[in-house]
Amino acid sequence: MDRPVEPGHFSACEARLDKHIAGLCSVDFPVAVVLPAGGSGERTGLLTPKQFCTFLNRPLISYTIQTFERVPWIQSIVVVVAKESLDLMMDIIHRFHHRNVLVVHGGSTRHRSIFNGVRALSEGEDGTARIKPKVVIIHDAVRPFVEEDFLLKITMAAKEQGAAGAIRPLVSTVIATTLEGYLDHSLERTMYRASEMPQGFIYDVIYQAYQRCSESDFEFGTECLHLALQYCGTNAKLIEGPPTLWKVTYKRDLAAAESIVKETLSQSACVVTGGSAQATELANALQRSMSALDMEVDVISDLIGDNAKSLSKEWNFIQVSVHSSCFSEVGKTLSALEEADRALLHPVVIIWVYLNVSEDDSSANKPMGGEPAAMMELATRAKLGNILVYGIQLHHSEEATLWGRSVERVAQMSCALIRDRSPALTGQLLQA
Ligand SMILES: Nc1ccn([C@@H]2O[C@H](COP(=O)(O)OP(=O)(O)OP(=O)(O)O)[C@@H](O)[C@H]2O)c(=O)n1
Ligand SMILES: O=P(O)(O)OC[C@@H](O)[C@@H](O)[C@@H](O)CO
Repeated sequence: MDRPVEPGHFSACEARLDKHIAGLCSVDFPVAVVLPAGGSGERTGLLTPKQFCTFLNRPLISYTIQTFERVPWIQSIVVVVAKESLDLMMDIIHRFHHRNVLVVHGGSTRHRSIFNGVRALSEGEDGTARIKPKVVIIHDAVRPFVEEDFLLKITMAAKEQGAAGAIRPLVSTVIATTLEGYLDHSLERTMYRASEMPQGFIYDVIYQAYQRCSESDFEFGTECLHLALQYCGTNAKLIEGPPTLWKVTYKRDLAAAESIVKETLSQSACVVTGGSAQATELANALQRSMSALDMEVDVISDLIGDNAKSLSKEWNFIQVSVHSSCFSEVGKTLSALEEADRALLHPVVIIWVYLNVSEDDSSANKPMGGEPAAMMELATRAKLGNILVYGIQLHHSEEATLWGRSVERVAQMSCALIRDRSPALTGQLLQA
C-alpha cells in the first residue's frame, strides 16, 4: 500500500526540479532513489530488523534517508518496508521530519522489494500514472554512509550507459568448493570485485528488466546489474567506490556505524565565555590543549548576533562560567538549541565548566553555584530533548604549573565527554 507522506510531495519535487533548471545543480534530469528496507536482518541475531535498530537515539534507516535528503538533485525517495513495519516507518518519518519520502510495502525477497519500489515511481497503487524519473538510484537502506559526489558519478554513468554500479576490491580470496565440501579451485582475486551499492539505472531499463525476469531471479537473485544485462542487454559501468559503502549485516556493524557517526560529531567544539577575562583566559588555554587532542575549538563570548550561527553548525558547546549563579548561562544555551531544534537528528553536548575564581582555597571543591541537584534537574530536562549536559568544576590557580594541569584535565575530560556522548554521565559534576 503506498503511503504518500504529506501533501505537496510532488510540488516539493517540482521545486527541486526548478533548482536543476536554474542550473544550481549539475544534474538537469529527474532522479529518484529506492531504498530497499523490507528485510528481517536475520544475520544480526536481533529481533528488530537492523534497518530499525537505533544508535544515538535514531534508527539506522533515518541516517540513510537523511543522506539522500541532503542531495539537492534527488527529487524523491521511496522506502520499501515489510507490511508489518509500515506504521513504524511512518512514525520515523514523522519524528525525524523526513521529507519527499514515499513508503511502499516490500516483498518476500530483496528483488521483489526493489521492484515494488521501482514500480511505485511510475504508478500509484490505484494504477494512476506518476512522473517517472530519468534515472533511479537503488541503494540498500542499511548502507548509511554514501557521499553525494559518488552518487553523482553513479547517476551520470547510469544516464550515459543505462546502468552503473559501485564496486570494491575483494578482501578475501573466493574459492569454488566441491559437493563434498572440499576445495575445487580458487578464483584469481584480481579478476573479481565485490558488487556494492549505490547502483543507478535509466528508469525504463530496470523497470523492463524486472518485468522480464524469471521467478527464479526474484526468488534467488541478489544482483540488479545482472538483470539489466540479462534482460535488457544493458552492460553496467562499474565504478570503484570508497570503503564507506559497506553494508550493515552483522550486529557488530551497528556498533561500527555508531562509532563512525560519533566521530563525525566530535570534530569540533565551541567555547562560550560570557565575555569575562578569566573565562576567556581558560577558553584560550582549552583551545590550545584540545587542538593538541585533534579537536578544533572556536572561542566566542556569546551565542547572539553573528555568533548565533554556531547554533546551527556545532554539535558541542563548552560553557565557561565564573559567576556563582551560572545556571542561567547554560539555561540560555539550552533554550537556544531547543528553539533551533538543533538536536533533532543528533545528540548535542553542552559541557558546563564552572571556573571557581574565589581566592579562598577552602571553597575549591565546594559545589558550583546552586546545588548539584539543580544541575541534575537541568540535565534531566535537557536529555529529554536529546541534549547531553555535563558539569566540570575547577579552581583558578595563580600557580602556573597547577593551572596548566587543571586546564589539561578539563581538555581531556571535555574531549572524552564529547567523543563518548554517554547519557549515563549527564548531570554529573566532575572535578578537574
Ligand atoms: N525481502 C527483502 C530482503 C531484504 N531487503 C533489503 O535489502 C537490503 C540488503 O539486504 P540484506 O543485507 O540481506 O538484508 P536482510 O535480508 O534484512 O538481512 P538477512 O539476510 O541477514 O536477513 C536491506 O536493506 C534489506 O532490508 C528488502 O528490502 N526486502
Ligand atoms: O546479499 P545480501 O542480501 O546480504 O545484500 C544485498 C547485496 O548483495 C547487494 O546489496 C550487493 O551485492 C549489490 O547487488
